[in-house]
Amino acid sequence: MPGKLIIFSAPSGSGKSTIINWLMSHEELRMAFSISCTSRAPRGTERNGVEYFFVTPEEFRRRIDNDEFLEYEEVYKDRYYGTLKQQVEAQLEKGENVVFDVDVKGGCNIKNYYGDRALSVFIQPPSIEELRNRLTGRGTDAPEVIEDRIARASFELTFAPKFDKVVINDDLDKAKAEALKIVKDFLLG
Ligand SMILES: Nc1nc2c(ncn2[C@@H]2O[C@H](COP(=O)(O)OP(=O)(O)O)[C@@H](O)[C@H]2O)c(=O)[nH]1
Ligand SMILES: Nc1ncnc2c1ncn2[C@@H]1O[C@H](COP(=O)(O)OP(=O)(O)O)[C@@H](O)[C@H]1O
Repeated sequence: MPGKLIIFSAPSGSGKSTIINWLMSHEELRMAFSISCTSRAPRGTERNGVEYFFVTPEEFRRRIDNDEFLEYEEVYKDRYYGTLKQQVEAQLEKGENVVFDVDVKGGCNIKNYYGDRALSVFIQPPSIEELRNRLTGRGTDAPEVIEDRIARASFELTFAPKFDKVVINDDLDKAKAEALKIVKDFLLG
């Protein structure tokens, strides 16, 4: 049976990657991560083909012209992110449930495209101030990059009502448990 799609979106620093990585450790749910393509530079321990396919902006634009993306966004200025059609279709055909970490617009586009086969989940931070604390605490981004992300957060928060489910990530353990229940209900019925 072909797999389903689980989409996570949230302002940067909300704890989306932390929650996704934990959910994916539940092997019985047969979840596979949708590896996006991006023109941003790798950070920390990130490796090409694991967190993202890292390409130059020129290569990214060539792929746009080649119609390789299911969706893509210039999330921050000159930093493109996109979902590769071929990648997702191959995973779904294998019967894997594909998990997406995408921005709010990409999340809505994928949900609209796949309809009931997809579940969209918005991870909401307790406040903008807490986002700043988390991004600073994560220690992976320069101060100006953090400011770009904070500047976009208020816009992203307005998208929460468009999602199937909203999980508030204040207490991490509670948020993980809530996300797991939502995903299990969707996948196992
Ligand atoms: N539309 C879209 N957004 C993406 C894609 N991949 C990643 N993003 C989003 O781009 C934003 C920045 O991601 P990233 O640079 O990894 O930063 P992080 O969210 O702080 O870990 C996040 O909102 C991601 O969810 C994609 O394929 N399509
Ligand atoms: N509920 C929480 N309380 C405190 N810190 C958190 C919580 N959830 C995540 N974090 C921390 O916040 C930082 C940002 O989380 P991350 O998962 O990288 O966010 P995102 O993928 O949404 O950008 C990380 O250092 C993470 O350990």
